[in-house]
Amino acid sequence: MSEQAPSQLLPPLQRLRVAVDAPQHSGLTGPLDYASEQALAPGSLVRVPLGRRELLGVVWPAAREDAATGAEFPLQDLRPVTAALDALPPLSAHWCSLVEFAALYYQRSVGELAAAVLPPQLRELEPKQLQLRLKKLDKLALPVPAEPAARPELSPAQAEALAQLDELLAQNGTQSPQPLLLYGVTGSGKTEVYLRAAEHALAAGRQVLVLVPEINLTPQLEARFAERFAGTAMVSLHSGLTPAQRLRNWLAAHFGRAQLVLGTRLAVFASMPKLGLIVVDEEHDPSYKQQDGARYSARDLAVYRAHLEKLPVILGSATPSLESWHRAEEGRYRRLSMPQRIGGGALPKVRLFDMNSLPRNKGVTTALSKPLIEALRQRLERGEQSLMFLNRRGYAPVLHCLECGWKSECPHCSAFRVFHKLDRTLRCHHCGFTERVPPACPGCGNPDIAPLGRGTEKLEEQLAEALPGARVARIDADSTKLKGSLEAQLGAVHAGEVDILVGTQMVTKGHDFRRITLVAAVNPDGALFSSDFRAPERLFALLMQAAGRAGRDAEAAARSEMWVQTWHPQHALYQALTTHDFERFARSQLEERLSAGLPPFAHLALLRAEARTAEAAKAFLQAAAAVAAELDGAGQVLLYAPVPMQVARVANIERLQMLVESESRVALQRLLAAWLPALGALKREHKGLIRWAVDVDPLAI
Ligand SMILES: Nc1ncnc2c1ncn2[C@@H]1O[C@H](COP(=O)(O)OP(=O)(O)OP(=O)(O)O)[C@@H](O)[C@H]1O
Ligand SMILES: [Zn+2]
Repeated sequence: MSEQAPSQLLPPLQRLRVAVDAPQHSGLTGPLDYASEQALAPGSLVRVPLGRRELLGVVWPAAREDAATGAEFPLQDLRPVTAALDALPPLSAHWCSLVEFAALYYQRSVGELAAAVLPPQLRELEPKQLQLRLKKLDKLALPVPAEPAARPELSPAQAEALAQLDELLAQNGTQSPQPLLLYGVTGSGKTEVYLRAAEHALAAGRQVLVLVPEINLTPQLEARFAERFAGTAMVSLHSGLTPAQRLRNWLAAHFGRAQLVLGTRLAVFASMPKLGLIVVDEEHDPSYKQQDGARYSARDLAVYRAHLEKLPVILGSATPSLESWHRAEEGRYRRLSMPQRIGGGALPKVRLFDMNSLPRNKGVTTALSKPLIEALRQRLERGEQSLMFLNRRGYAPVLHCLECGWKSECPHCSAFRVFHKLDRTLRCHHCGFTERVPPACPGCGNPDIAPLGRGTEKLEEQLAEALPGARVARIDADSTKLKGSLEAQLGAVHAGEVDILVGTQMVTKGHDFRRITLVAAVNPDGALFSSDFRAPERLFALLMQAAGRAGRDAEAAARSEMWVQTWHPQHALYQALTTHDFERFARSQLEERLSAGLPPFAHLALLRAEARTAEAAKAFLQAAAAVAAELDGAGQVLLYAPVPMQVARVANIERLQMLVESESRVALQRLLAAWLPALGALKREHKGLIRWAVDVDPLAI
């Protein structure tokens, strides 16, 4: 609704609400009012002045009636919109609703979130520059219609999953369908279901959004989509693109020219006017959670978006998150099971190797047990591949002095610096601080300083020693720094140029290796005793995924094995692993969560504080707790005492956190909404505090 402008000869002014990225501490959270001579539809992109700057903003739909409205400035006092980017069609009402929901839920301002999820270049472009970009987009060649790619005949389970999906696709837009949880063991052909589902949605003239945890880790998946949809306009959206590529791809989706968008978590906010289907691959993967700024869960937002736009969403995994599993148990999600591998091959036989049975020499056990070496040798002789999984890069996690006990601590963090033998450095994996390895112990001058423990570099070296002639390769964050090197290294594995692959969790995710018949987890015990209640869930998923890389070729499945070297072979987690029994594991974890009052039976948020001293951070959190206690009159929310984070100090900053818990999501949300605005003011009283942040539904505790 527009008010009448004072009688002038100019066109009447209109009042516009514009979502703009106002800094949080200014206390401005909702959209701001501006004046415009031009009537602009909600969702239109504009440039507006804020203070001395000019920013990108989105014309926001009218406020809901219940939203608090502050005193309104008279129209003639409002600052005018500087420019409208009217070459772009407005963002949809659905898009605005999604952003508004996410902002409310994750406790950010609408303008901040909108700015954060739009392509960065859009923020900088003048309308003229934008028009040039759009012209280029016009010239973008449409893919040549290709011969339909060869498709395999579906397995009965795949056909059943697809039939259920078709039923939902047929109702597109009429009612919100139940989310589908595609629970299929590794190698059951989930990707083929995504491909067919996408085909069907595209055939109905709709756009398809496929979310993946980390595009760069699974070039194979992108290749499979590209191959199948050779005649379809497909774009990717992820943070590895250049700003220009990201804008171009985003625009292609926004104009409906890209029919298929394959992207990482940020793509959940892609503007897709004809969206008809969302796929979330490996829905349990922690990388769907954004870890800074607006800490949203793309998986959860995908479910919300599908609900909002009344379209089907498929959440796929061999090891669903316990949240999703629980919802399926409750009947809120529809579960589709694919319990068999394609071709009927068995899952690898899991062997727990008891490390206690190894002879100890001087308290140091050999890293690789003899039977494991033997199993590796067998694979070598048969020309099969093995994968050694160790989630720790570098040569050794610590360097120490046998004389005085000196250890390679990071001077800036509460962590050890990792010894990297290849370039003889000590590197902190938290702050990046790197130094040459000292020639002698900095503590006592003893020249004998020795590595303690083992990382992937050392494992690679030990394997080469134990199995001369074997072609050993290593894939981890260090070996894949150069662009294209991961693809090249994976290519070598697929081509059979590698006998033994050593790697971190990078190699366990989603790869369709055809020749691996042995996977070994060398030292996974660490996570068993973590203080984070999600550690067992993550470890189990990781080991199941790792096991899933073996025996993917039905012919070799019977002789494929997963070895776990452990000091705790009786642990319930490993026992469930030996039978590939995700359901049993999930049941026991959910029982524990229920009795401990943890998610999904309770709702959590974390308030984090960072300061030069632990005292300053703690004082802030305690003061914040006092405010919260006052706000939460009904006592529905539980506040825990502030505790240091797992790595308490990083780059000389002390980090503490305080857990906030409630059985009621609504009560927690209500408290956060009232509490956080007060924290801005509180921060000003706590001079030592560097920053604070809230994480709703935190993943790592
Ligand atoms: N119906 C089918 N007929 C023949 N081969 C198939 C069929 N469906 C899938 N495949 C093949 O089976 C292999 C495993 O499928 P896919 O990679 O989709 O499994 P997945 O369930 O996604 O596994 P993971 O969870 O381990 O990623 C692939 O090589 C794929 O090409
Ligand atoms: Zn450090």
